[in-house]
This record gives sequence, structure tokens and C-alpha cells, in this order.
Amino acid sequence: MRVGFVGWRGMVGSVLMQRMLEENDFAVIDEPVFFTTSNVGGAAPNVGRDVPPLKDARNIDELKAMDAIVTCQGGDYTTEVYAKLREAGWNGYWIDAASTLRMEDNAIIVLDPVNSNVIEAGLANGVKDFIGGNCTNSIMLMGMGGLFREGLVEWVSSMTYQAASGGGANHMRELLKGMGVVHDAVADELATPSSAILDIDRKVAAAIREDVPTEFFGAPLAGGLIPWIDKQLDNGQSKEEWKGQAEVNKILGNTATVPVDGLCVRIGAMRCHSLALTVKLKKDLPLEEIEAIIKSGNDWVKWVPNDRDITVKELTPAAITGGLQIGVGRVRKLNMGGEYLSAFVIGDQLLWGAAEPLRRMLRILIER
Ligand SMILES: NC(=O)C1=CN([C@@H]2O[C@H](COP(=O)(O)OP(=O)(O)OC[C@H]3O[C@@H](n4cnc5c(N)ncnc54)[C@H](OP(=O)(O)O)[C@@H]3O)[C@@H](O)[C@H]2O)C=CC1
Ligand SMILES: N[C@@H](CC(=O)OP(=O)(O)O)C(=O)O
Repeated sequence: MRVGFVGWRGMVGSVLMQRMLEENDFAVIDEPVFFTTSNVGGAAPNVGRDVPPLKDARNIDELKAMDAIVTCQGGDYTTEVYAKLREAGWNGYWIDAASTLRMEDNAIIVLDPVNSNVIEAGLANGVKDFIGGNCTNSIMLMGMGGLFREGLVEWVSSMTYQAASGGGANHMRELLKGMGVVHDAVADELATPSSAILDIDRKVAAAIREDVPTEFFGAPLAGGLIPWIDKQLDNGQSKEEWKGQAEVNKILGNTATVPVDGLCVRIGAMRCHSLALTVKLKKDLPLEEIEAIIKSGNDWVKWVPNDRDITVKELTPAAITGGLQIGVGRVRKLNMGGEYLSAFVIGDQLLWGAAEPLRRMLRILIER
């Protein structure tokens, strides 16, 4: 298989390259070819074998020579290139991190530990477009997939705590700069144990309002939060909130829609997205049974018992970031009744939320 990589040096693309190297994926690709939108003829990344210099990611003829193309270049690139390629008669596999094609009828949203049945059926039917899901939805399904698989979920209310990385590298930098600004505003007072906390708070509030940079987020994130992610829709949802129900049901291949809705909130974490869920189950099951079903969802579920000491140690961005485990904890029955369950799900949004499902989809194609 001749596989073209576009967007490999961006943030998501770099995580993809790192994971492919860790899993020795390049050894099983006949011919990896790297593309660029900015440095044609430049050196391709070191993937442990000889590869040609960078090719032009807008050259349809060069792209047409690929059996599969994996792109993390972004939605604008997909919009610009995908239709031209298909119109030119290209019939290869398109694996994409961007949301552009996700809801198209001829596309499958890939998350194989949860929907390998949908992927396999699609491949058998000649589907060629395999698109990574929205990070929040992929993380939720990786955590709660067992309950969905068993058909136990009547609806889900999902309140999210989404990391800066969901916006991209500049957003992560802006968060860190903002943290520095806040600290600098009261560095002297912090060094003086006798300084008054309300004076510190007043200066911090002024720094957050006036000095924390807002170029990329549009509002101060350091020391705060932003209760809106992505565009505004006419029905009052944010686009991120709309994706919940649309994508979750498409990923699962549901014929009857399971309602999924809630509020999506940006918080000052670096790259871990979290969700506080209320799940209405179709029946009142004992907690031990629910625990067993959630644990059986896939190999990456990290079950965290609903215990204070373990939770504050294990169910946090500090514990989860940079790894493939999806933490699931705070699982208990709510006061509303035996069918109402709470859960807190947390995962690295650049791994299962972006790069990992694409890497695994490519591997599925290669190993067919
Ligand atoms: N960020 C996220 O959480 C998620 C993102 N996605 C999708 O992935 C797409 C890519 O996101 P992301 O990786 O954050 O985008 P980046 O901005 O990090 O990278 C996109 C491209 O920008 C170019 N680029 C320009 N300057 C630089 C630089 N200094 N360092 C690296 N690359 C640079 C590169 O193209 P070139 O080499 O051709 O110059 C690169 O491939 C998004 O648009 C989105 O569609 C999907 C899920 C989650
Ligand atoms: N919108 C997500 C990140 C993202 O890229 O989502 P999508 O792949 O659905 O565009 C966030 O900001 O956290």
C-alpha cells in the first residue's frame, strides 16, 4: 500500500507520527509518502526508513498515486482538496482528522474499539472515507462503550470540561501565557506570607479582566473558564454540543437515536477532556453489574472506584495526560432513582480524541 501523509507536522499529526513509531506502523506500510502545503522538496520526517522528499499536498496527480491518504491538515484543506481528488477519479481510502466529512452519508466515523462492526460493514460495502470523531464524543464512548453496547442507555446528559488543546497549539500557548500573567500580577504578595488574600484576589481579578491574552480564545481562560465551544446554532446549542448526539449515534450505527445533550465548557487543562455524565439507564441494575459492563467496554478503560483518595489521585488530567487510558469514575446512583447514574470520564484528547483512531484505521486497512 502506498500511503500519503498530510498534516504530519501539526499538533495532531505529530502525535500520530509518535504513536505510529511506537507501534512500528511504518514497517508494515509498503510506501509511506509525506506531503506538505509549505515546504515542497523539503526533507520528510525520520520514520526509520528511506522516504522521498516532501511532495505538494495540493497536487492532485501526486495525491492520486496514493492507495490511502491520512490527513491531519485541517478542515480547510479537506474542503479544498477532497472533492477535486474524487472528481479526478481517485478511489483510494481517505482517513481524516477534520470534521468536514464526518456526517456525510458515504463516511464512517472511526473508533474501532467501539464500532469495529460499523467499520467492517462499511469496508465490505466499499466505503472509502473514514473520519476521526470529535474528541469529546470519542472519549465518552471509549469510557462508556460497554453500556451502549449492551443497549442499556436511554439518554445521556453530558457536561464537559474541555482542554485548551482542542483549539490547537496557539490556544495552549495562550493559556500558559495567561497563567504567567496572573502569577506575575501578585508574585511579590505571594512571596510575602503576611500579605492579605483579598488584596491578592483584587489584583488577580484585574489581571484576568485586563491583562490575560484573549487573542485565540476570545475570552480569558487562565483563572477562569469559557462556557461556549465552537459556533452558535439557531437552536441555542453550540456546534460542539450539537455534535454529541449526531456523532455518537452515527459512530454506533444506531437506527433509533439515543438522545445526548449537555453543555460544553472550556477549562484551563492542557490536553485532557473530561465529561460529567448523567446517564438514564433503561433498567435499574446493581452497581456491581454496571461496573463489570463498563470495564468490559475495551482494554483502555481505567476503572477508578468511587472513593475520594483514589479519585483525586487517579481521575485527573495529571494522571491521565499523555497516555491511552480512559479514566471512568464517580460512578454511583443518583437521587433521581435507580436508573439514574453519574459518571466522570476523562481522556487525552490528542490520543483517543484525535490521532489514535486514525492510526488504528490505517492499520485495519493494511492488515485486511
Ligand atoms: N486540535 C485538536 O484537538 C483536534 C484537531 N483535529 C483536526 O486536526 C486538524 C489539525 O489540527 P492541529 O494539528 O491542531 O493543527 P496545526 O495547526 O498544529 O497543524 C496544521 C498544519 O499547519 C502547518 N503549520 C504551519 N506552521 C506550523 C508549525 N509551526 N508547526 C507545525 N505545523 C505548522 C502544517 O502544515 P504544513 O506542514 O503543510 O506546513 C500542519 O500540518 C484540525 O484542523 C482539526 O480539523 C481533530 C481532532 C482534534
Ligand atoms: N472542538 C474540539 C476540538 C476539535 O477539533 O473538534 P472537531 O474535531 O470536532 O472539530 C475542542 O475544541 O475541544
